[in-house]
Amino acid sequence: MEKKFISQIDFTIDNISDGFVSLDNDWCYTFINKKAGEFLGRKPSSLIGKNIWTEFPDGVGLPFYHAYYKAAETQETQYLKDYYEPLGRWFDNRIYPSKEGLSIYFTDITENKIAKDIILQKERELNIIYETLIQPIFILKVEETNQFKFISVNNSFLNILNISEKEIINKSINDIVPELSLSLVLGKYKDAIQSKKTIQWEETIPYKTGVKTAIITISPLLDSKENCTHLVGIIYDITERKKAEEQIVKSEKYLENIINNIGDPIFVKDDQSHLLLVNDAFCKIFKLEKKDIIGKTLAENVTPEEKSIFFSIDKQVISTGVENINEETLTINNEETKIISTKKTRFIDDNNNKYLIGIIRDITSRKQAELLLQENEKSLLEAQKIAKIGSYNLNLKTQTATTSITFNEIVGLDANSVLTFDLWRTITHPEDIPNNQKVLEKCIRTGEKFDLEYKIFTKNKRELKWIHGLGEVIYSNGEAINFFGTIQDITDRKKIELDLKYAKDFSEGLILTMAEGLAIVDLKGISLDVNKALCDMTGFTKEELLGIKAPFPYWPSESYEEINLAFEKTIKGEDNRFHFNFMRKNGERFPVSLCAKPLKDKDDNTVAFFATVQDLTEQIKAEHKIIQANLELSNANIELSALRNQLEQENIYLRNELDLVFNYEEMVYGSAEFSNVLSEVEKVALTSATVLLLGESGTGKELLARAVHKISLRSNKPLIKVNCSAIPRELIESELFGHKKGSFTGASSDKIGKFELADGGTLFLDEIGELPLDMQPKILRFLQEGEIEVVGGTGTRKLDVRIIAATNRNLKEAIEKKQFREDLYFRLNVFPIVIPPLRERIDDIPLLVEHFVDKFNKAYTKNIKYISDAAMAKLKAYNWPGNVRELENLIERASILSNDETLVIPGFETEPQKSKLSIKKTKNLSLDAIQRNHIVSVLERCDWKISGPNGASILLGLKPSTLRDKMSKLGIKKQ
Ligand SMILES: Nc1ncnc2c1ncn2[C@@H]1O[C@H](COP(=O)(O)OP(=O)(O)OP(=O)(O)O)[C@@H](O)[C@H]1O
Repeated sequence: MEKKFISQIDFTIDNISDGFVSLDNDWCYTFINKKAGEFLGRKPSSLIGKNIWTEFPDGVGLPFYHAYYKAAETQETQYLKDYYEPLGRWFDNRIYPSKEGLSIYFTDITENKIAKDIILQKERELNIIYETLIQPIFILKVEETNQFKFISVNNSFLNILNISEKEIINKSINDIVPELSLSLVLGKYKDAIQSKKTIQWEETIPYKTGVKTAIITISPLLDSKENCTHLVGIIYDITERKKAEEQIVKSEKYLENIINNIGDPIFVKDDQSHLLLVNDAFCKIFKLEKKDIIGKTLAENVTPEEKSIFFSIDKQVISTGVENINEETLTINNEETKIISTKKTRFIDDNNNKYLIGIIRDITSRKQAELLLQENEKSLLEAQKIAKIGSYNLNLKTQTATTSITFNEIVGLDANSVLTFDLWRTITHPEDIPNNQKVLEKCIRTGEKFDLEYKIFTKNKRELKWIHGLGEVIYSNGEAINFFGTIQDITDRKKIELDLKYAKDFSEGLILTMAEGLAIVDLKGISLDVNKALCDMTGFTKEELLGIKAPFPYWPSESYEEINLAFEKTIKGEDNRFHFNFMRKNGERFPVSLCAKPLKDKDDNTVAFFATVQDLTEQIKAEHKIIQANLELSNANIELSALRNQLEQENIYLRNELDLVFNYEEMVYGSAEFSNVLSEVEKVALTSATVLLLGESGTGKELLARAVHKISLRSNKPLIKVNCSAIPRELIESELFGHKKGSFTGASSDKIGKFELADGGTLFLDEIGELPLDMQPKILRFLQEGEIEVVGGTGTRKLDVRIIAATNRNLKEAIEKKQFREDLYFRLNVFPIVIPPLRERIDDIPLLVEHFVDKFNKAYTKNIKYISDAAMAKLKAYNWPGNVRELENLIERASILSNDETLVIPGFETEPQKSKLSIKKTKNLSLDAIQRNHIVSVLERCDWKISGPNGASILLGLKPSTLRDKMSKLGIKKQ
């Protein structure tokens, strides 16, 4: 062999995992590989050439020695598996002899050995189990030919199947298993082999004692390549268990059958409320499947409250054993809520296990019906209460009735009193008893229902109520037994009906008699109503104006915009009083004042407009006239004052006469003082301010009060005069403010006071200084608040009255003497007018004399024309404590006494009359006449020359054209 190969072999041997040594015939080492060195615990080089027995005298045990020698002697290969003490390990030795010596291989088999020993031990143990097991066990060898051969069975197998080992060991399954079962058995074996899993099946097996049902379990045994080499089979006899099971199934079925046939839902729970059993009825009412709830508590399916209720009851019954019947609700899976009555009882079995047995009754519909009934009853009662409908059921035999609460309330019965026929009669209004009786009898006779309205006096308060009664008779076997009826309190409705009628009549009357025009227009602009006044005003008939749509025929087209704007403002509540022109049927435009108001329904929605229309034609005409007259008068005044200046010397009365331009009826004056008074009067008259007239008695305060009223805007309303000093103290309040009937002894009827009479107009409180102190606050109150309190009345009344007060007393002194309230004085003293005494305005005297002479000439059919200068001078010089009244009285007396044309004034005629003053001369007091006379006299003086240097127009201070106008107006022609 080539050296190269030798070294390669050496290397290989050196590195193999087995130990290798070679010995020569002298038992000396010739080669030791690495592994052998490791096993022996020596360096290989240290052993080469050394004798094995000297080197390891103790280590090599007897079996080695024998084996080595045997190999050397016999030259045959020796095998030895032995334990090598020094290393504590097992070695498998293979000893090959040759001529040169021995080659020894040794493999460490310690691990294998241990494993094998364990297996052996296990096998022994298994064998014991195998043999001692009651269950028959068999082991089959799986042959390649798909044959299964019994290679081992245990004693039990032999015993039970009554077979000897000989009869079965090494026999094929085909020979043992009966034909019938063979294919099944083979199929199962194959399954086990393929799936490498244990397979079980049930089979009948002919035991020694007879045929038995058994479960056969087959487990595959796999080799290292996972191939199934053996099958281990165990046979379990389950005959008895089967029987027992069948018995249980049978009895359970029986029980189940019974339970399921019970209509009421039944359940059995364990002590933790888990459902163990439920019947079909249970599943049905809760719409549940048995399989979904068995073993569960139902807690997941119901509401938390319901859960806590049934849990606590379950617990209580389980622990106490006291039966429980409870009504509860169950809402399964959020579906319909069931109301159930559940009876729960406890059952304890032989093993002391506690169970809960429940029987349920579904009372949902009953409960619902009950609730419905309750609801109905409640709502019926409620409805009765709201509609004020009471009901009664009268037993015709006993003549007593059961009545509802509302009935008792309406009739005023207390809860304990029983309604009887007699009682009903005492309650019913006597007027209505006969008719009610008649209707009731007819109702009983004919079976007809009745429906009538009548009045009652309530039992408790004898309060009058209107009743609407409905009723019918209930018969049993043709006999009227009960009378059932309802009553409704319709008093409010009746009252409203009556009130409505009254209100309707009233408003119709009002509309008809209203002087102002009236139109009602809905939101669409349709005319809903007009009154006669509007028709008269516009000249259209009611038929022409009703139901038509705006613009209405009395709206002139030029006013459309303004009228629409007015309605808009009314809707917005910005304004409600407007002025524009309307048009009459004949096309004539006329000014109107329109006051519009929205008409609202009960919810405050505007549904229509209500407009009152006032024709201002006459008023405006009058205003124009006044303006015109004022204008003319002021022109005349200017002219006349010029004349007056010039002619002062000629006629001392002229100025006085000229002042008459401010004359008021029956009032004459000639003095500048009185003229001033009148201009004050004019200033204040048009306002509503309180006026206080101060002046001595007889100075003309009342006349002036009348003048104020007359030229005020209230002139078409009354002026009421109260003389405060003339009314007895105790009557003054009722005189002023009115009183209610019975408010004091003697007040036999209502009396309207002066204030109320003067509403809208003026109240003249003459002699206010004499007003009793206790009355003064009441007047003050009116002046402050504009309201009065009627004696014996309730509440106050607002009035629109202008006050003019007059007094001849010095009020300031009265205040100091505490006879007059200062606060009232301040309120009255808003616009004081002081009327000077006659002695301080002597310029009035001649005119007053003339005025009174004229008055009494008429009254006493006299023709007095003159008064002597001396008498006049005396009259002027007199101090006139009684003022104008005294003068008037004096002239009256004088007129009566005077028998010729000259006025003889007693006491004033001391000297014979030298010159006579012509009363007539100045008698014509008309402005035109005075102007006429004056202009004529100037014209005469100028020789009827109107214009130019010496013309009358210059003397008169007038333009020639104005003079001409005046002359033609006054009818002045050259004489
Ligand atoms: N300027 C006048 N022109 C015509 N008559 C007059 C004038 N002033 C007063 N009289 C007359 O004098 C009388 C007294 O006037 P009146 O009653 O108005 O005075 P008085 O101040 O109210 O008196 P008393 O304070 O006494 O009530 C009346 O008849 C009235 O007509």
